[in-house]
Amino acid sequence: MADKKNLRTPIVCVMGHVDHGKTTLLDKIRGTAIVSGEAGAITQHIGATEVPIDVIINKLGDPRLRDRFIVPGLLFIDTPGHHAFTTLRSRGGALADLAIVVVDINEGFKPQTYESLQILKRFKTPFVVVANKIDRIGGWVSQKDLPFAATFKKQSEDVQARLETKLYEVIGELYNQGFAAERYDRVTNFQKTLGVVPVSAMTGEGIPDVLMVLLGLAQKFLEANLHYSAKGPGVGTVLEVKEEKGLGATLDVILYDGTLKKGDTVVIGSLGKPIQTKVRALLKPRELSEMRYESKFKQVNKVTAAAGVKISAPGLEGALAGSPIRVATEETLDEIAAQVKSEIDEVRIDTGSVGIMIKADTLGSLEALVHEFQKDDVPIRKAEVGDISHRDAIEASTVEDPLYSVVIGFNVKVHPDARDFLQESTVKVFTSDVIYRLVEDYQKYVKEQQEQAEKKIFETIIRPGKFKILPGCIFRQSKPAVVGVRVLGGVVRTNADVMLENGNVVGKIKGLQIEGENIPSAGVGKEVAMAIDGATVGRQIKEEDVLYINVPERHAKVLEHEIYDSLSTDEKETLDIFLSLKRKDNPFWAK
Ligand SMILES: Nc1nc2c(ncn2[C@@H]2O[C@H](COP(=O)(O)OP(=O)(O)OP(=O)(O)O)[C@@H](O)[C@H]2O)c(=O)[nH]1
Repeated sequence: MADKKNLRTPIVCVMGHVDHGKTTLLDKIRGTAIVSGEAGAITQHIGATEVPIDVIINKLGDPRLRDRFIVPGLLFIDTPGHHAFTTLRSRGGALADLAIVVVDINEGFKPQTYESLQILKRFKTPFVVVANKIDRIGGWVSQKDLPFAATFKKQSEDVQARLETKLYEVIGELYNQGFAAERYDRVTNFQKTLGVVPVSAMTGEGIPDVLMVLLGLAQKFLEANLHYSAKGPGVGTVLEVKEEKGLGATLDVILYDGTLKKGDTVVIGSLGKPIQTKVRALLKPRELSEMRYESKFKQVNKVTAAAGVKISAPGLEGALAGSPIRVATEETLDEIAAQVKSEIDEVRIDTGSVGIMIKADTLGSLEALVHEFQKDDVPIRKAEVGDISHRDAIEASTVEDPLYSVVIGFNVKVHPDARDFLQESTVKVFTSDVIYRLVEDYQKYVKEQQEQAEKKIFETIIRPGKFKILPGCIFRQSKPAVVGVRVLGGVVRTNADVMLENGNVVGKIKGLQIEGENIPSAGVGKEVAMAIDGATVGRQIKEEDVLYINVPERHAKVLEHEIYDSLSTDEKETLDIFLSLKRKDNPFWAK
């Protein structure tokens, strides 16, 4: 038998899209353990449930498997979702050793399915995909709690084929996401190929298979990570900061290394200086049989990794979900406090320079967001845990560039005074509880902003125009010459230079009037009075002359190459003639 000494229970997180069956799956796994296990076999932790190896082996129904697996069991985090996964972080990585991604086989991939996969890929966490709700496949005859192969065999050929088709849609989607995947019993190398287990979390079909694949993954990938020192000082992650009646602020903690004892001095990450305090009580849930007690918790003197435990201690109010908690001694206290602080600082960003602001509810989600935005080369001015405050709003409003005058909020509230301020300001706020939706929304916003900026450029572009000096309409000879014109094509506008057909630039349009009113521009067909600075009637210009707006070369390039399609027909014609006039002498003009 393999060496089991000091191997801790792997921590498993269940992820997937809303309503695809995460909670049902967890309940089933826990229920399975309770039903099949002897009394007390399953251990309830705070925030997690431990399913011991013997219970799993029983379920698999083959005692010979006992020797194949060396982990002591599996510790399932009770809160499903990638949120718990990202909260449960250890320095620079994920705390969960393994994950289950649940996908409804009938609905296929949804936003949070993609998000779960992205997160797992990033953390390189081994996982299994559960293709759930197979009992909903048309014609399926449920076989309660049977392993997949056994229930599959009992289905008609049609139903089997239907399952395969749906399964291959899931496998195809996984492939699109960069994962080679296969039905788990067809996988020969789990290091290269992802296993997909068809399951009904409702009827329990395929559940034993999920447990077996998890054990297999733990064995293959994690042995090195799972060694711990039972005697060493406890190290864990804060899963949640919770007010409890009579106890004040408490911490739900997942301990992943060492031992934590009542009376231990612990250091916990917070927004300011790390909290240093003494554990007043370690609490575990009461067994069902002990429910007559008033409190739902019972005290224990120590816990050893991996475990979920509630800590009661003074001064926990400012603790951060997702931050580390470490046991310290008098000698190590300063060093450990510095370690914890640097771990928090690694995730937080406060550059003070130009960039967006990110606020998230936990350190883990903040880290994930920062990663996603940095991947897109988006500069970040500030990233920290907490709600969007009035101060944040003011700070963001001082950023001039609209691309960065932005606050991204993940699972956080906007304070009422911040909301009032933001409504009046031009700061753009994005909030969501899906990380990649925030990234997408921001990308969309950037694109819109860029398009608007381009549009502004187009608005300032001098457009082509052609006009004729009307006979009998010379109102003034010079300084400036004032003549009546008809616009033959495009637009004429003030401040544009005008050119004769021979290419000579003769002056600048100083003003345009129609019935005595000043106007900035006039379009095709209009007859207007035009003041031309620099030209004298009878010298450079005369009645019946046809002139063109002298479009600068840079603008002509944009017109011809970038916005030609958006020009009107007469503008196109005018531009074409204008370009041919210019290119008579210089064939490469504006090319
Ligand atoms: N028929 C069938 N229904 C299922 C199965 N698994 C879950 N459901 C149902 O699907 C619905 C959603 O299941 P949940 O377990 O609450 O899903 P979830 O992913 O935990 O959802 P959130 O907690 O909201 O994210 C419930 O009505 C379940 O009863 C299954 O295998 N078969």
